[in-house]
Amino acid sequence: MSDTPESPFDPSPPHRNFYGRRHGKTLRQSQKGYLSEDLGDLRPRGITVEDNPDRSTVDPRVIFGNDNPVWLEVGFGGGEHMVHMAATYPGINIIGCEPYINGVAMLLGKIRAAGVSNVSVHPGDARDLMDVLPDASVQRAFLMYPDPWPKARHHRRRFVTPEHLLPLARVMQPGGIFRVASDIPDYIRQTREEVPPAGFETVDDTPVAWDDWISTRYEQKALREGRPPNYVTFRRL
Ligand SMILES: C[S@@+](CC[C@H](N)C(=O)[O-])C[C@H]1O[C@@H](n2cnc3c(N)ncnc32)[C@H](O)[C@@H]1O
Repeated sequence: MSDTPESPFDPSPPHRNFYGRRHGKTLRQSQKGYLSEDLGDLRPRGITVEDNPDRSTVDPRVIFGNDNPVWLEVGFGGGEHMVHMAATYPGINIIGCEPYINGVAMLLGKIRAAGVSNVSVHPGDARDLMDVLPDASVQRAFLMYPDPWPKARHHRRRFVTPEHLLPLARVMQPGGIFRVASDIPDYIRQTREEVPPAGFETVDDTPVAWDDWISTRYEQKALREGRPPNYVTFRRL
């Protein structure tokens, strides 16, 4: 398969603004194989507008074939954290969203290596997934090193804005946990300001990582470059 935008595995064409990258450097042959052989089975149906123009609700029990708790990772990057969580907690289901197809290919390689089966992969925008998930269907959500959008005029593109947080609050169960990690102080500032009014209370806000944490590629880069992270935990009210 090709990794050009015409590829059948390309994330859905944007029907809303997405400012990040969808493609990076040419995929390795092995990664093309993961996309062509594995993504079809791991990709949930009915998430994209093309797949589900009426935007009917998609039941996670149908996606996973069981009613285990559902966790959501937004922007899984290379997939380290998502696969680590799936392997650490085999009794949960985790859906990851990532529009960057090179990251999706990396995740699929890790899924193969770890042999985890409690995963589902939406190769696109988390907003498209949240649109169709039922109310109160997600027990935990993870936002790890989100795109920082450092310029003030771009802060509204950040995930920690009502455009993203209100749909997230709708799909989260009362008492559900939302974790955010970032090395960007101004991103943490905006997180502290914007998440609680969307329907969450702060549980923890610390430079000490969670007990079950695995460092991601972006965290490794931040640490190498001398930017210590913050780990913020919220609970859905
Ligand atoms: C800075 S990277 C961090 C990746 C990974 N979480 C890590 O810690 O290594 C942020 C990722 O979020 C993804 N992203 C940005 N907006 C998104 C959205 N609306 N839905 C899903 N993923 C998104 C980007 O494509 C990018 O891969």
